Amino acid sequence: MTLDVDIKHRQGSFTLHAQFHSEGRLTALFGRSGAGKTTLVNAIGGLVRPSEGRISVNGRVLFDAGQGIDVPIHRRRIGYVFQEGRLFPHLTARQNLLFGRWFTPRKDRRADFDRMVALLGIEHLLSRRPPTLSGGEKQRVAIGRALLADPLLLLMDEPLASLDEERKAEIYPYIERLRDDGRVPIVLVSHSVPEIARLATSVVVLSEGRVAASGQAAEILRRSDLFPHHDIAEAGALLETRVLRHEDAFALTLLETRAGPLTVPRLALPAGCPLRVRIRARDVILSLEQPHAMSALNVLPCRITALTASGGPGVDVSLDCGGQGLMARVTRKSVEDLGLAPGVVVYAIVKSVALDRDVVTQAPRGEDGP
Ligand SMILES: Nc1ncnc2c1ncn2[C@@H]1O[C@H](COP(=O)(O)OP(=O)(O)OP(=O)(O)O)[C@@H](O)[C@H]1O
Repeated sequence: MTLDVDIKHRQGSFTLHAQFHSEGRLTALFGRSGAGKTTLVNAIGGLVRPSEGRISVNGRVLFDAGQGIDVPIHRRRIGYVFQEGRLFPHLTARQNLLFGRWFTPRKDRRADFDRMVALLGIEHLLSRRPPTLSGGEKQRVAIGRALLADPLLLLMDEPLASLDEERKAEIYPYIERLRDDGRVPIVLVSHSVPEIARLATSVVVLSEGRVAASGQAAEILRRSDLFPHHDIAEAGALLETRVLRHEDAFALTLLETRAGPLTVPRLALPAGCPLRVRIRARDVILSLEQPHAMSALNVLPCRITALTASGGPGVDVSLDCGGQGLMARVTRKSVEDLGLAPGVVVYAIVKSVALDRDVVTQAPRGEDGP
């Protein structure tokens, strides 16, 4: 899918001037509160009318101020999932799901009810009413309702924000399935770096109404300069990997990466399974010599490509490990003491336990390992 946005919109003292092109199956809109994410999503959905510009999805123009095109909301064929599900409380889950269909012309109805229900794992909920469902179950029904209207694009505005970590973890696999199913491209608003690292194929970073950066998830996530201060610790590299083999005696799994083998806690996945691993810059230690007699299992030889001062005591060290980018966050003092500079060969040390289920996730289809 392609999503092209180039719009200006003023509301009160705030101006949104967003310009980007995305080809991702799941494009995440990231930015701090008030950056303009909801305004942008509303403009794509037709709830907000920009003062200037153009929006098109797969070449289909939804809005073009210059040409006087402004496709009405119900003809845009865009699904919307809000933070709170907004289901009809007096209807059953099945009736809520079918409600989505009524607005789609008969000739455009392609989504298969049973298939969607199975994909979202909500078969057993169909006769229940929303007040009896958990937050996560409601959101799955809300996603199903949006998809059964056969949208050409699904907008999700922080759909998991009101859920606790456990409920979120329950829904991620369903969003991953939708993403990899590839039938409907998704635009997801998210505040959470781990969520983006898990789900996104592309990321657009908004800052004060402007696009600070946009591109492939891996490329954006290693740029700590793009993240608000409290999120910097989450910045790091996304590695495309594959399960190599298991070491059952130690409850460990070996992954194959371009940077070399990585050991992680045992995964219940078969050999060959493609994965994404996020290695946070704060979980990487650098050594000038190859360490031995040490408990950390992951030691990756690499070359420093750049040093970026991050303000305060920290410095981000960009590394090239056999063609795989990696990041380490060290102190300015370590940079001086160790003589770290571009071109210097170092060993990156990553503790296996830092690579837990939060950072080892299913790779989007198409990202097929190293
Ligand atoms: N109807 C409105 N009139 C005037 N200003 C508005 C209106 N709606 C939103 N704003 C302002 O526009 C800016 C962007 O708001 P928006 O809701 O798009 O941000 P956001 O990135 O989605 O924030 P959050 O993450 O908190 O939801 C904010 O400064 C907000 O106060």
